[in-house]
Amino acid sequence: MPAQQQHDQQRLAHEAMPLDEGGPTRAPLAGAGAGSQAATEAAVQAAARTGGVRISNVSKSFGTDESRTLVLDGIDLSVGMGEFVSVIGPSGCGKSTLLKVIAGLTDADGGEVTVDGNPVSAATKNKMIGLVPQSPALMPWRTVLDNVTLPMSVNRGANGGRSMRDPVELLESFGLGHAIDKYPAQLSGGMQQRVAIARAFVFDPSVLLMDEPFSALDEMNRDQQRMGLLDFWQSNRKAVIFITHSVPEAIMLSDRIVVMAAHPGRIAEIIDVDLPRPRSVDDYATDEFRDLEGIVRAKLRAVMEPGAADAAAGGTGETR
Ligand SMILES: Nc1ncnc2c1ncn2[C@@H]1O[C@H](COP(=O)(O)OP(=O)(O)OP(=O)(O)O)[C@@H](O)[C@H]1O
Repeated sequence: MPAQQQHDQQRLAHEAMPLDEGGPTRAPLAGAGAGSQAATEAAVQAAARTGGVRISNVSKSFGTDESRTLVLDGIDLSVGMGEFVSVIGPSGCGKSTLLKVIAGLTDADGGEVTVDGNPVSAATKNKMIGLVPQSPALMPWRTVLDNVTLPMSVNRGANGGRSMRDPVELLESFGLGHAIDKYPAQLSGGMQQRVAIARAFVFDPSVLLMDEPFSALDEMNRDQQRMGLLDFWQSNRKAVIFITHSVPEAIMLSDRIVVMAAHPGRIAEIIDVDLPRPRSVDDYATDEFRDLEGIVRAKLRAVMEPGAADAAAGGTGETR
């Protein structure tokens, strides 16, 4: 195999490498074969219950037998189909580790993760999970189009029969139609990150995992990218789990915000973002947005400085 192709395959190994070669393990539909209306209805309801991402009692520790550190402790979270959930919390609370467990890049010590009812091993094998890392990780010697089509060539025939997106159309949707023949070094940081997001959509995944994708960008660029993502997601609703350190970003994008506490990492609060959609940059200035900012910041202060909760949240320590 030519060296470049080998390198590409290694870089994308996580996309290609199922943890379990056991084949698709989609739960059988209730009543399949019975042919009755009731059985069909039961199947539809069962599918609805298992859709999206389900994280049940997940724990993870690092270290040796002599000295282990518990990093995730009993994480329970469901993210429905088409729901946008952000995860925010102090540095080191385990946000990236949680994303890696969901993506099948690291094994949990205990608990279970399913994607549309499938265990992670089957979900990764069938390309049901799209991952956008913190840095775009583009191949500098490949054009924008070749970077986006790379998962297709590396994983040819390994998508469990899922439909694939037209890469040129995808790039056009992200405002990159003019850049398909350019190389990553010829693009701004924001454009590079958009290429990485477009690449994650190639297999039309059920769930999109995003680990601080805009953190390296300046504030203006960052705002532009997050509104672009929001526009695209509005018409391509996926279950999204989005890690961020920015409270306004979490509010602008999300249906719910998960606030994590550290040592060990656990879910401290889940806050509903009941702002209407579609959203725009004008929303930053509304009273509702600012109220939510206050609530999320108070909860963050509470998990970072236990004891400050009551003062920060007006005496109750409550969020909503
Ligand atoms: N492979 C590993 N081996 C040992 N410890 C690890 C490993 N990966 C993560 N950790 C530890 O697990 C803890 C959680 O790390 P993680 O990167 O998930 O946190 P985070 O919340 O994403 O942090 P940040 O916000 O700074 O990115 C940290 O203490 C980290 O040092």
